[in-house]
Amino acid sequence: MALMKDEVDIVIPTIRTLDFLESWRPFFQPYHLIIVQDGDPSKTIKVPEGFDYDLYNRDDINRILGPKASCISYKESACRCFGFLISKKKYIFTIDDDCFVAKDPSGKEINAVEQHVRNLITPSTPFFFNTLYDPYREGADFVRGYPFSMRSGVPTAVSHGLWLNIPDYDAPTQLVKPRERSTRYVDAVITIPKGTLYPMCGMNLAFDRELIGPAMYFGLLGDGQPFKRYDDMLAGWLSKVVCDHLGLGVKTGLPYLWHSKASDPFVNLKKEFNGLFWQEELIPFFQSVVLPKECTTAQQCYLELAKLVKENLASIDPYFIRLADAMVTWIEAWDEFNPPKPAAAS
Ligand SMILES: O=c1ccn([C@@H]2O[C@H](COP(=O)(O)OP(=O)(O)O[C@H]3O[C@@H](CO)[C@H](O)[C@H]3O)[C@@H](O)[C@H]2O)c(=O)[nH]1
Ligand SMILES: [Mn+2]
Repeated sequence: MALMKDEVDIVIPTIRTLDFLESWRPFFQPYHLIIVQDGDPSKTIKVPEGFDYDLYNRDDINRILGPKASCISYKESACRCFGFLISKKKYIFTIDDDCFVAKDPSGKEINAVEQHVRNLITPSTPFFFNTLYDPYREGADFVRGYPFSMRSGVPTAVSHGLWLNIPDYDAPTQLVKPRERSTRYVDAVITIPKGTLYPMCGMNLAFDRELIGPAMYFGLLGDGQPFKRYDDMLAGWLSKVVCDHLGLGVKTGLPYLWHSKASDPFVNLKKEFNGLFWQEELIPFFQSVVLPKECTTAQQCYLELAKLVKENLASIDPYFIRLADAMVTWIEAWDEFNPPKPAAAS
């Protein structure tokens, strides 16, 4: 049974091959795929038979967005956010092309789409921590002392899944621990408390487009930019600030998938180099941001954040002025392709 099959698009950035889809066929076949082909658009990427998909390469992105295509990264997994923008569905699940179906401790294959949808359609508890983890899961509840006034929770905007086998380590950690593998299956889903940022990894991620889509921009990184492999981190910091301001929840934990390919740590070190230093200034900055109460939509919050980025981060590097402009272009593109729905007749 494919949960919410007409409400979910599965977005896959790829600069390699899509053979991994065979592993997901039982779970993905009922859903629509949006494949964003990065790199050389003249290269043909084969999609295995039997999947319902749209595939967009760089030529398509340029044709569809016109000048606004300047905000979509090139040669970076951030290109995936083009799929977020042109989707028409309520939910997005995005996954990397080197991620496969994992098994839970009982040996059962994990349907990551289903778990993400369950995470997204049940509330979050960012304002008061439930020590028995997600109270809305089968076999759990609010523990004694949990305020009754808070037990309805808040809408969940983001569901952040995890990975067995190759963990998402940064290059320095990968270099000193080349053989370390993620083997611990933790059967938990946890709401990330309000006021706390987190390192959002893009390889196993789902979100509610209608609640937080405009804030899930993966930035202008990659080719031609001094900032690389921090696309998902940037989107995580900014979207969490917006979620906290709008009273939306972010969950992390299940589902797991099996991450198979370790990217080259030396290549990663070069790509991540600036980010390793900049993150130590960016994180405290985003942690300190307080958005004005007049910002009541994800778009308004995001445009305010673009202003703050431009005003406060150029001292780190002039690149942040370009990033701030790209953030504005992203919102313009988002609004062009996702015009506000007319208010229901009263
Ligand atoms: O230039 C590129 C590079 C990669 N892709 C596609 O993006 C994903 C992730 O690539 P990869 O598996 O090589 O990256 P990892 O180091 O394993 O993953 C982490 O880094 C993030 C990339 O910034 C990623 O989201 C993290 O999980 C694959 O599908 C590549 O095909 C690309 O499109 N363009
Ligand atoms: Mn990978």
